[in-house]
Amino acid sequence: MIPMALPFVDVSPFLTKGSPPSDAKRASAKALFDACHDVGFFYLRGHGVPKEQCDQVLETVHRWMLTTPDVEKTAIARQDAGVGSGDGARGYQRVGENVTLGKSAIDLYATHPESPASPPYKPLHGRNLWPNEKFESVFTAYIDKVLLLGAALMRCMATAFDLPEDYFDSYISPSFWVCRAIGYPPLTPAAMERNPGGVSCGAHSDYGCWTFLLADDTKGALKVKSKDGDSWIDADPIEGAYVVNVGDMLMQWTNGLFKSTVHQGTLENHNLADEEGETPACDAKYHIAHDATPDKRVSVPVFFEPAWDAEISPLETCVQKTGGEALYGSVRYGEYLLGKVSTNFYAAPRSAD
Ligand SMILES: O=C(O)CCC(=O)C(=O)O
Ligand SMILES: [Fe+2]
Repeated sequence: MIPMALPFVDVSPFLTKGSPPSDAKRASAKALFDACHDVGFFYLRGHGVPKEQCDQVLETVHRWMLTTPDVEKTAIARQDAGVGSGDGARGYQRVGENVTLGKSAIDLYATHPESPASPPYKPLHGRNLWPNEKFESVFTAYIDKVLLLGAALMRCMATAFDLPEDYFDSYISPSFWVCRAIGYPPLTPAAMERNPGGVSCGAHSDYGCWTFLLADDTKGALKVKSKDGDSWIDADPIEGAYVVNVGDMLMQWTNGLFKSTVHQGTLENHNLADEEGETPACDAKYHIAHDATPDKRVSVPVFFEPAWDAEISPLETCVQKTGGEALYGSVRYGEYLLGKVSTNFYAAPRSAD
């Protein structure tokens, strides 16, 4: 079968809040609907985030992953909620520590509206564990830009459903975003042996709304399952575009009209055809590192999500378009996220070595 390519969506007509309706907006909204309905993944163009800023983010992660001594990494390690500054989610995880096995990452989250000024913290109620001030300022400025972009995409989505452009404002203000600074080490035969479970859990869907993926220019690292389930589509990076995908929460919100699509990291000599079948029960963020280059690959997904307190139930217009029956109940986003995060980690951190 000829491999398909991901579609494109140009969000530029929606970047300026309050701008009047236009043919360009309608065209973008239609492209978004088709991409989310048919594939669940697309290249997002016209996003307005400067290339220099994206490069700086990737370079910051790359340098930190490669050059930081272990002791400094351990100083910002994720800890269970109530232990030290831990909230069970934020912080650095080494290769092998969480169910993702094949990567190391710093996990960052929006500040919970009821986060206390100091520990102990309840799950997800803590403060981000930043490696240093420079890292914090680079990431904070970048995430702020992606949040504006996420809001623009929600306006585009509202238009796609003939809703007022500001329809989603109260649901996403403020977004309880997640950001992950990922370093994929080369997958050596020794690493394969250490993490045999990794291969079978490679495929996953994201649990939230929109994922904005920024990645370095490594090719062949991310594959997206096609709608018929028979083939995998390359999601290689394209300069000037984000790879964006629909998560499970957005699929619920649209009563299944938008598809949350399975994707995975690829592995040399790993036959993707063997992966056919059920999506693994764990929908944690799992990736297998590729060993195409001796260097690490870095990627930085920002997960744009509803507000912690937002009540999400299938949109009435989507219910009407899908046979009149709501396929999902109502969930409070924060509760939903707590359930997801609690399954993302082993009870106690495991050593990678
Ligand atoms: O690093 C990548 O290419 C994809 C990241 C991803 O799928 C995730 O973190 O959910
Ligand atoms: Fe993902």
